[in-house]
Amino acid sequence: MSKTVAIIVAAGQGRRAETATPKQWLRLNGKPVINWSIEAFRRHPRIDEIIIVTNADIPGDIELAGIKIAPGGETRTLSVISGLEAISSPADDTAVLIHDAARPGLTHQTIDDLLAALETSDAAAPSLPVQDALKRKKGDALETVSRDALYRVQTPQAFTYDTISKALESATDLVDDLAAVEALGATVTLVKGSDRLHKITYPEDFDMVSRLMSSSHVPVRMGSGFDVHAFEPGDHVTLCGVKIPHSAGLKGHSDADAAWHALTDAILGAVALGDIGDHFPPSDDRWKDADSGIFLKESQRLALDAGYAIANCDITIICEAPKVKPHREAMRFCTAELLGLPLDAVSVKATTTEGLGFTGRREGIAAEAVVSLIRTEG
Ligand SMILES: Nc1ccn([C@@H]2O[C@H](COP(=O)(O)OP(=O)(O)OP(=O)(O)O)[C@@H](O)[C@H]2O)c(=O)n1
Ligand SMILES: C[C@](O)(CO)[C@H](O)COP(=O)(O)O
Repeated sequence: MSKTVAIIVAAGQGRRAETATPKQWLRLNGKPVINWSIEAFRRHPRIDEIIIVTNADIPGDIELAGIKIAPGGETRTLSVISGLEAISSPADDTAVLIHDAARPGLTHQTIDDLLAALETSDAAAPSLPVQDALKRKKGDALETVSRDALYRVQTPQAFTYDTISKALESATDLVDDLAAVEALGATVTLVKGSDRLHKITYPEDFDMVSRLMSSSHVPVRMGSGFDVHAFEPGDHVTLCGVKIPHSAGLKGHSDADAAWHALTDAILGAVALGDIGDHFPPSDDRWKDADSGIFLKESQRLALDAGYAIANCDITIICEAPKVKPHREAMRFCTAELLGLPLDAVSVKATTTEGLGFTGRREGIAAEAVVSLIRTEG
C-alpha cells in the first residue's frame, strides 16, 4: 500500500445526543471527544495523513497541526466523499480508514487489525456479535430474527482508495461506507470490534463510553522509567536540565539527559501512552541535540490531556562520576520549575554501583524515575 489516510467525519449535528454543542466537540475524560480519535491516528506509525470533515469552527483546544480540514456534506455519506476528495495525491492502493468522530474509543490494536486485513481484502471493519434477542414487529405481533451471521459493525472502516471512491461515486445517504462496497461484491473482512468503540449517539452514551474508556479511571496512577547513556569525549553532562562539568560528555541524539528521559518515560508509562521513542524517535532530525525539557513538558501535556496531573516524582541517578550531590538542589529546582511543581514534589537522589557493571566501569550513566499522577477531573 502506497500510503494510509485517516478520514474523521465530524460534520454531524448530534441531534440525538441533545447537547447544545455537537457531541464531537464536547469534553470526555479530559479532552474533546474528537481528540481521542485524532491522537490515536496521529500516534499510529502507519498513518500518513489525517483529514477532518467539518463545517464547524473547531474549538481552540483541538491540536490541528498537520491535519487537513474538508467541508462537511448534508449526509454522512456526502461528508465521507468530501473527505476522499481532500486526500493529497491518492493512488489506487492508498489505504483509507473512515472513522466517526463520535467513536472516541479507538485503539492501535483496531487500526493494526484493519490494516492487516486490508492486505488481503478490498475492505475491512470492526464488528461485534449481536448479544440480545432480535425481534421484528409484524403488525401487533413479533417474530424472532435469527442472530446467526448477524454483526454490529463499527468504524473505522478500511478500504483501498480505488474501491471506496468508485463505490461511493453516486451514493448520497448510506447507513455506512461498507454498504457501498458490499453492493459491488467486494471482499470484506470483519475484524474484532470493541465495546469501547461504541458510538456516542444518545445522551446516556456519554457516561457509558466514558466508563468503557476508563477502566483506568482511578484517582492515582504510577509510572516508572529507566534510561542509559554512554560516555563520549566531552566536558560536561546534562542531568535534569543542569550542565555539570565532567571529563566526558554523554552520547545521544538529543542532549542525552538520562534523568529527564527516565522521568518522561515514567509519565508516559503512568498514562499508558507508550515511551519516549514513540513520541520523539531518534530518527527524527527535529530532536537532534534537542533540550530534553521539550520531551518532559510534552509528556506532562499528554498526561494532562488524559486527565492526570503530576503529584510527585523521584529520580535516581546511577554513576560513579560526576558527583551528583553538589548539583542535586539545582536539578530539583530545574525540574520543579519546568513542570510547575512545588520543590518538595521533586526528589533527586544518586547512587553508585560500588564499581560493578557498566556504571561502575564509568562507561556511562543510568537513571531511573518513579512518578505519581492524580486525576484532574471526573
Ligand atoms: N452530515 C453528516 C452527518 C454525520 N457526520 C458524522 O458521522 C458520524 C456518525 O454519525 P451520527 O452519530 O449519526 O452523528 P450525527 O449526524 O452528528 O448525529 P445525529 O444523527 O444524532 O444528528 C459523526 O461523527 C458525525 O459527525 C458527518 O460527518 N456529516
Ligand atoms: C457508520 C456507522 O457508525 C457504522 O456503525 C453507523 O452506521 C452510523 O449510523 P447513524 O445512524 O448515522 O448513527
